[in-house]
Amino acid sequence: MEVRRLSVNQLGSESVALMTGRPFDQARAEAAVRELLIAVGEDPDRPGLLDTPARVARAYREVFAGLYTDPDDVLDTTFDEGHQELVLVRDIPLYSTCEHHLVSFHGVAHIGYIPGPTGRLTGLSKLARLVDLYAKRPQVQERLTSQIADALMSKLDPRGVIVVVEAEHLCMAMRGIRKPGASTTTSAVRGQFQTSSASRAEALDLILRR
Ligand SMILES: Nc1nc2c(ncn2[C@@H]2O[C@H](COP(=O)(O)OP(=O)(O)OP(=O)(O)O)[C@@H](O)[C@H]2O)c(=O)[nH]1
Ligand SMILES: [Zn+2]
Repeated sequence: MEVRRLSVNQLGSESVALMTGRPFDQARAEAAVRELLIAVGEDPDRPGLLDTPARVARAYREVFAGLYTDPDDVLDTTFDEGHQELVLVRDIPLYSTCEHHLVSFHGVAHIGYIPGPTGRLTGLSKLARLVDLYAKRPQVQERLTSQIADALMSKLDPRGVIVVVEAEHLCMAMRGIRKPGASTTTSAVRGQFQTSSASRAEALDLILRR
């Protein structure tokens, strides 16, 4: 079995955001949170809130860590196993952030792919890492779903990819329309899952089986 490992990506202090080339700015984030507390009518100097700007800034860094991670680095481990049939990982938990309200949406992702002619596989954990990478960005659920599918298509060159995301949006539950429990399902199908209704039905049956 051939294992290719090109590089290991860790979010380090030198990391810069892929889209802007800027590192995380802790001081700026702290100042912004302090301003927000003032704007909503709070006193940021009361004891309970004194450490909050620093804490929230650190939490934002963690929640948006995917802005600093290259998907190519996540999918750098591949195996030429010759496996030609469906590989499916179900119920990968995800926490993401709705880019409209900056509150959480959370749920599960299911990822299936049919390897290409060489049977190139990636590690199962890499599928979950890929979900994390794209989830830890300001997102909309549809884009999150497509980005996972497109990254797998371009890196593994498989016959097909199917990604299904089921999530609850807190922006719909705790505010606005206030419909807790409403669940949103999005899918992205590529390659054989797009062209063959039998392949798609088989995968969806396995994905949605409870
Ligand atoms: N398609 C899609 N819509 C989303 C997602 N996350 C949040 N939204 C929606 O984004 C929309 C933003 O609508 P706006 O009218 O600009 O914002 P708003 O006044 O806060 O809207 P309400 O949430 O309806 O109160 C809302 O309908 C949200 O439900 C997502 O992942 N995908
Ligand atoms: Zn929202």
